[in-house]
Amino acid sequence: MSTGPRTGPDAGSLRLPRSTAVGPGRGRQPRLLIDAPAGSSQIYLHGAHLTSWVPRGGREVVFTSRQAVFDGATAIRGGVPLCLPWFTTGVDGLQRPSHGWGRLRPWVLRSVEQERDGSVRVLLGLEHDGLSLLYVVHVGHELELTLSLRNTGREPREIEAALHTYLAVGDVTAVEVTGLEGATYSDGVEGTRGNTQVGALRISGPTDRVYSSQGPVTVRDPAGGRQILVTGSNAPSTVVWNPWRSGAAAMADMADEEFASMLCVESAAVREHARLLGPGESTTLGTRVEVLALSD
Ligand SMILES: O=P(O)(O)OC[C@H]1O[C@@H](O)[C@H](O)[C@@H](O)[C@@H]1O
Repeated sequence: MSTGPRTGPDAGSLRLPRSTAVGPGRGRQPRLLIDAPAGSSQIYLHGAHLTSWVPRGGREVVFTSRQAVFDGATAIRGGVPLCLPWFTTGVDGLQRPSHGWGRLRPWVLRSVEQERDGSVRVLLGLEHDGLSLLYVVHVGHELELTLSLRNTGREPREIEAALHTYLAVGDVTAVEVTGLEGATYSDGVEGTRGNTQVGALRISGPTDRVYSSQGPVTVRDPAGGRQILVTGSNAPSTVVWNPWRSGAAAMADMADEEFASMLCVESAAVREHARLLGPGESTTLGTRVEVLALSD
């Protein structure tokens, strides 16, 4: 064990396992590096933003754009942005910035522990705008993310949240997404609501759907030679998003052709599944990501 550097405005010094280190990452932004027996990962304190996860013996599971901006102010394009306390422009359509402030603020690293099975458990925290947030990142052969939100204000709050996971895929046009069959969804591209998913979902153009389902969702990726399983926990919504070439071309922080190597599958509680939190009340939202062989 070694004593780590200061990791946030009020975190003081932390004891870090030898398999982890805090230091400057891209853009010299503070970053926790994990290289543990069960898996490796990178987490930026800006937004508590995980940008990489590689289960031991495997390949990168998380997409982060090579044009992502690491300036401590801009939301990082890729990884797992934490969208809260609203999603896109919120239930009323009036909220700014897009996806809330969770991904834009400096989080505090509270603890880092290596577990007996070689995985690492990271706890990050943030107090802001009448909310107390805790985020547990469990990095191992599987990736488990759990967000807890508590209303510390005096008024009830309506909260939306999403774990906006960008999955790395070999070829999104060949991907088959299953587990959402029969679920109702709103389609942000078509501008429709009350649709029902029939059969597997294939990505053949811009895709922006909010499903009433928490999965498990399987992304079968023949070009990547694997399947990725995403299972929500207390997550009544699943968002599936791909901007396609046209959408990526409109983003300064994503290369045009990168749309083909990513797919967002987001465990969420949004829109009609937003949560009303009374003063002092808490809620949680989680996701688990696993990699399976194509034949499983
Ligand atoms: O560009 P941003 O703010 O990171 O959002 C990306 C996308 O995130 C998705 O989750 C939303 O469903 C899309 O509507 C949105 O365009």
